Amino acid sequence: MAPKVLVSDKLSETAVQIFRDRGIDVDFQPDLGKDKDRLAEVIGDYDGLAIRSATKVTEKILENAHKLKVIARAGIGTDNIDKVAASKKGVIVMNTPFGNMITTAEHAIALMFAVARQIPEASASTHAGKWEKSRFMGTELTNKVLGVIGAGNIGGIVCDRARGLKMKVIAYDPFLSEAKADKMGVEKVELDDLLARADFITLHVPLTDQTRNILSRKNLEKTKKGVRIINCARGGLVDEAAVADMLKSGHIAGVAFDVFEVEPATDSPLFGLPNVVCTPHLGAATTEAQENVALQVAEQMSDYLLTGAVTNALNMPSVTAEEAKVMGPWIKLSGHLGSFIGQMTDEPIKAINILYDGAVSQMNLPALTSASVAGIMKAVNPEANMVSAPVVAKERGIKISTTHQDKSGAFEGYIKLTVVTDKRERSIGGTIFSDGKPRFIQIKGINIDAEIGAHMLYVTNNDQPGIIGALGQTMGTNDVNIANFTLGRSTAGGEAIALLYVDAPVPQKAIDALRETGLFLQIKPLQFDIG
Ligand SMILES: NC(=O)c1ccc[n+]([C@@H]2O[C@H](COP(=O)([O-])OP(=O)(O)OC[C@H]3O[C@@H](n4cnc5c(N)ncnc54)[C@H](O)[C@@H]3O)[C@@H](O)[C@H]2O)c1
Ligand SMILES: O=C(O)[C@H](O)COP(=O)(O)O
Repeated sequence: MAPKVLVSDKLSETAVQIFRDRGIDVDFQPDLGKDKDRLAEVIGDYDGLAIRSATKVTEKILENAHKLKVIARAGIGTDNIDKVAASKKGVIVMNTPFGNMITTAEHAIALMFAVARQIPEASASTHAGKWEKSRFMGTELTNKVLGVIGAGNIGGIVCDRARGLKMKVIAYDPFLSEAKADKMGVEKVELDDLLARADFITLHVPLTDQTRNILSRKNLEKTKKGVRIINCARGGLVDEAAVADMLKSGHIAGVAFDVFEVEPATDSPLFGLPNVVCTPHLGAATTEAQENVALQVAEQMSDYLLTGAVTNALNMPSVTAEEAKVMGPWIKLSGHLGSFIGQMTDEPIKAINILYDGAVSQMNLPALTSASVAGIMKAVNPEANMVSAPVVAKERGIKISTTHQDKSGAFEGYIKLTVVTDKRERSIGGTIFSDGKPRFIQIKGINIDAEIGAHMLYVTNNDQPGIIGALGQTMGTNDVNIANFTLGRSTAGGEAIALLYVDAPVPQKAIDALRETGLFLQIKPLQFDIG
């Protein structure tokens, strides 16, 4: 059946056409996102949800999203999506980080000009038939200091355009390197320095716990008298009430805001004050940007739902369609290795280490690691997947580390997964044979060659004669049909293991009968999702 996608915000119909062309069943309901109760009622029917900023994807909505695999934001900011809840539920969250960046940077520059020359008020006054030439005295941008808070994609373009306007650009961004700042021709500064020196301040950070209220009353008081502030990023970054007070006192000369603490903003302490330029979250509102984000969102979602390719996900490593094809068997193997360990381990896991050797070490390792962790976590939560498992593992304080080397010798590549608990360390290795099928090749350091089946039985015993016969006979008398039987023993002597690939789940009576022989140290029936 074709995957089903809901578009619950005003997206260009280009997206709808792309979904249809790609064979996706699409419901275009651009006003549904505003009705959270209705959205919660219908979300259970969909594999994908395409949104802009009007749809709020809350934990409550996600509770009903039983089939949902992907939420894609046609735009940049994802603060309207509960990403932790989505990740825990295994839902990928994507955005389109480049589609509207130029348009938004241009809007910030437009707002900077507007507030420097009071263009909206001058225009309204002229429309009203007044000719107030002396009322609207402006300020020049050339040689003024522009303080950019957040020099990422949009902030970077703003820096570039402002340098073209002959402004002196200083930037505060803890993640901006000196080398990058030099390349951009901007001076990297601390926030207090920016506040003290800037004639204009423009914000280009996401809204997070760290950036919320970054322009607090206290920080606004550190700004230069006559400062002008532009916010094209997110409401909540600036204390609007403090700005209103400081506009009235004359400390702030003007502000230009595209975004507000509460949206839609129908009321604000800033409304009606002189030299306050407001636009209704229009940063991304150009034909070009809306075409870009609609096209990207539809392609990204279709790719994921149809091929497993992951692009621009915020909660999962990217996987291209080509990688998804080449890595498919290795992703399956990673899941099986994890599943083996998960089923064998009933005490809390402290650490997971994954060794990638040979050809596989050149692949997209974060994706493979997520698949192994998902395999482990499925033992406790069958809903765990590559998105949710790393989040849950982190929450449980499990340390995940990976190493890679290129000396696999007999195999083209192999993966060894080791898990550490308080009691023991457990490891399993696997590879992909030339037939494209995953195999277990090492358990506890003992070499084996086990085909992986949906139903298996793992036993260990002291290495002594008569065990294989007893195992085969017990299975036979309990109607267990063995498809494949693999043995291995420690070269140092002592322990031996057997992995049986059987036609159906091993019945309890067979396990009880094996126990009664007293020959086996460990007896563990296993299930694998061989899909
Ligand atoms: N008004 C609009 O319509 C509109 C359109 C697009 C984007 N946006 C907003 O603009 C924001 C920025 O978009 P972008 O594409 O440039 O994002 P980006 O991720 O490319 O850049 C954000 C920058 O902020 C920096 N940063 C993060 N935390 C910081 C902190 N505590 N202090 C200082 N810098 C910090 C990051 O290092 C990064 O360089 C988005 O998150 C979105 O909220 C608004
Ligand atoms: O983060 C973004 O991309 C912008 O805020 C645009 O939001 P919009 O798609 O709702 O216009």
